[in-house]
Amino acid sequence: MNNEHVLGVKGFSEVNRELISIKDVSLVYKSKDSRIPAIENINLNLYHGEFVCVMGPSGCGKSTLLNILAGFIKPTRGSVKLNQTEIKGIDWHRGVVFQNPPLYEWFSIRKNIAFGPLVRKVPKRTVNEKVDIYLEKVGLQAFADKKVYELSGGMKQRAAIASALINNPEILLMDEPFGALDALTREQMQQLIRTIWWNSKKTIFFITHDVDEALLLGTRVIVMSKHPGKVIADFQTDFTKSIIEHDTDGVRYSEPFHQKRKYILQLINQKV
Ligand SMILES: Nc1ncnc2c1ncn2[C@@H]1O[C@H](COP(=O)(O)OP(=O)(O)OP(=O)(O)O)[C@@H](O)[C@H]1O
Repeated sequence: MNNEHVLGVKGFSEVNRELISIKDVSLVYKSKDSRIPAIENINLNLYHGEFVCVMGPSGCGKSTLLNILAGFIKPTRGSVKLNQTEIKGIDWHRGVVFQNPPLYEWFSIRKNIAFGPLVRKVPKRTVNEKVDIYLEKVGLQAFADKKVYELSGGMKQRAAIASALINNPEILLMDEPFGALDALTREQMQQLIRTIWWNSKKTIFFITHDVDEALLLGTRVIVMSKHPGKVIADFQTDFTKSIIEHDTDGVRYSEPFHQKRKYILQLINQKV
């Protein structure tokens, strides 16, 4: 594995504080007549405040790894811990955002965002205050009372991000969240998630098929091999911080960006 550095995010007060530890994790999907090894021997530590982008060829096991972190499925072998405690199932410590947000179409955005905390019996007044805060964070104040079916794809994704963040999760797990959006909306959503990440210092685990997206957002990029997925590269990158600091994404036209882009594509296409 090409492992340039796995040291957490510089410039954060919580540098190198481990959040998630993935140790010797493999998963085999088993049925009566088949056995599909999806991921093999994954070892990773994820640190507080990192924006981790995960790439790899289709079917290499990216979603499988995310589903294990979410607690939707259990690994066949190995252990996954959050703050040193084994992940045993779904809970509010991990917020998940999918490509197709699982929102209640006939509820208003406000009701959708409030749903999780209300189920957890957070007092109604606190929930209402929080919903307003998160509506503002994702730029949906003016649409709070619209029904989900009245929204565009980008707006739905904004609502899904707010629904995940309102539970104050330790980590946001995002599975190709912007994959179905048009190019312009996608760019706006990238800006939004970068700003949210920067302001909240949340840890984000983000699957994407788009090399530019990985480099423009991530502080760390992990590349997986073709099925069964193993980690074949893991490196830090600071283009996203440069974009925040200079308030322009001009860095995407730089030589270092071009080089990293080429390198990742070669890895995914198995030419390195
Ligand atoms: N529930 C399941 N039962 C059986 N096999 C599965 C199941 N889910 C995924 N697989 C298989 O496991 C492998 C990894 O799938 P996974 O969806 O994790 O890959 P991925 O990298 O996220 O793919 P993509 O980039 O196309 O979304 C694939 O071969 C897939 O067919």
